[in-house]
Amino acid sequence: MDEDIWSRLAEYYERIKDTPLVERFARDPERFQNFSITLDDMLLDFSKTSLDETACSLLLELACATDLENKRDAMFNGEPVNRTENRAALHTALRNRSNEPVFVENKDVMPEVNATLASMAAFAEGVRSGITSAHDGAAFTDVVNIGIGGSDLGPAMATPALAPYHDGPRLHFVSNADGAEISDLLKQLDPGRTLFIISSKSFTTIETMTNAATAKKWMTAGIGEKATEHFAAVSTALDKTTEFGIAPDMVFSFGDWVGGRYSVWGPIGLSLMIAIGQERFAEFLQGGHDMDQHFRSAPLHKNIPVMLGLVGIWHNNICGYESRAVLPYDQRLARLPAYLQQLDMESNGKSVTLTGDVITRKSGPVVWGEAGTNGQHAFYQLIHQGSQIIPCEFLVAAQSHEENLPQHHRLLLANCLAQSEALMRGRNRDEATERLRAQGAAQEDLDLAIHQVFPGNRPSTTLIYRKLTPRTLGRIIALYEHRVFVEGAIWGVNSFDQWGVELGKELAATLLPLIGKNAGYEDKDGSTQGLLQTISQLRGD
Ligand SMILES: O=P(O)(O)OC[C@H]1O[C@](O)(CO)[C@@H](O)[C@@H]1O
Repeated sequence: MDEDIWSRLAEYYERIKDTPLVERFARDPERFQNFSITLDDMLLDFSKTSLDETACSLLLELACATDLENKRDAMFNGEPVNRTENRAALHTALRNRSNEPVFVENKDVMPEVNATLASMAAFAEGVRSGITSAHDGAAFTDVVNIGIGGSDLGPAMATPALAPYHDGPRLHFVSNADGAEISDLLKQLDPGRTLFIISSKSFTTIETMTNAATAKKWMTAGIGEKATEHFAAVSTALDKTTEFGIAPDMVFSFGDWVGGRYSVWGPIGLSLMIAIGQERFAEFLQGGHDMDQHFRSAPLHKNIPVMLGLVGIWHNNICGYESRAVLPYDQRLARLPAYLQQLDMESNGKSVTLTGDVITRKSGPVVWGEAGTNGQHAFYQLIHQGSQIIPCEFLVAAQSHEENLPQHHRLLLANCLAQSEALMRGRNRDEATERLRAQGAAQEDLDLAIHQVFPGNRPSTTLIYRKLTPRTLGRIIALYEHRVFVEGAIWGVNSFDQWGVELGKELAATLLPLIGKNAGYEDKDGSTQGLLQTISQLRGD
């Protein structure tokens, strides 16, 4: 049955694809109202895409045929939707502000969630007030989160996003195996005033463990035997945190039903909570919960994550656009594209369905982006005039936090709206020629007009929110989580595993002992052998 809907979508697209977006607006004065959805002070506008009523109906039919609503309910109800790892995916329980019971294998997880949140809050507020202090009783001035992927990107993205609320100690993030990152940071820090949070669900991730060992050595050199008093951990592997020397009351745990890239809502968000305080963190959770309730209860055609997911399916599978750009006109969301790359590409970058069948169509697209307006002066050339079409996803706040700089925010808003307008309407050759003439160009220079043509008819969505508060950020992140879920459910993939990261990790382990050696790698391919030899020569090993 789904195949039939996919075919009807493809056929329908062939019929409508040449209708310019501007013409759609001319035909339907209510197009903006008809193709936008509001949730309180947030609005998703998808009217600047080629979706029309028929396309939306077909996509909604597809969502129903692929059992989207039952899959959604199964996730919220704690069923083992992550079937390849036989686990639930219950990040929504971490932000379940209704406190209604959520069962995993017949056990309500909410008491555990609330207890963990309370112990995080006690610790975070202790660090903020100085009650939880350094070895000599002084307050910590700097907190370093060491983690990678989902144990880094959430708080590393959210902390600058919520900078106006940051009134706790300074926060730093170390993730890369490259010693340059930790080395450059440690030079700025005083071990006597620094707290490390080692964030690793598994507590085996090589990058994190290597950075943690370096931090411990540095701390021991700085303050001696009390070094481990300056370490906390966030992990599910309590035996390993103990082995590292971290006291059990400095360890914050969570269930294996929270996936790494969905974990900012719980203890992985501890560094964020230290930065903004427990009350603001609770508002952030409330924002996530707001979006959960909307996702669970709004009719599909008025459901922001559902419609954003269907826009994604339309662009990827029907229009054939292979990437999408996330363009926050919000400097504090500069790390959002990186965050969404993991969320989206680790979740839906799959080629096999949950039932083990090879997917016959494209799954997760390439996700990339940059904060506006910087992107305008870098890659927007290609977005406007390049030979491939890249759906753009703009995000912008109506109000800024910089009330003393209103001219900046007006400029930012004007630029954001100008880009989606330019992408849609473009400029034809006649218009370009007229423009040159109006600028006083000589007749022989009018040929330049061809370079100033913009094809237009390029799709974009815009997410507008009142202001980037903790609650709004929570809504934005949960929106994207559910969008990824919607797309994954339609493709039939497991959006909660990540087997694709394993092979590289395994091979790195086999290569590690070969670095700096001149032999012993005869079983490797020619390129890898050649590279190992060159490394040896260049290092002088
Ligand atoms: O928290 P851990 O176990 O250190 O894992 C970190 C990251 O590594 C991955 O497993 C693979 O990149 C991610 O899914 C995860 O967020």
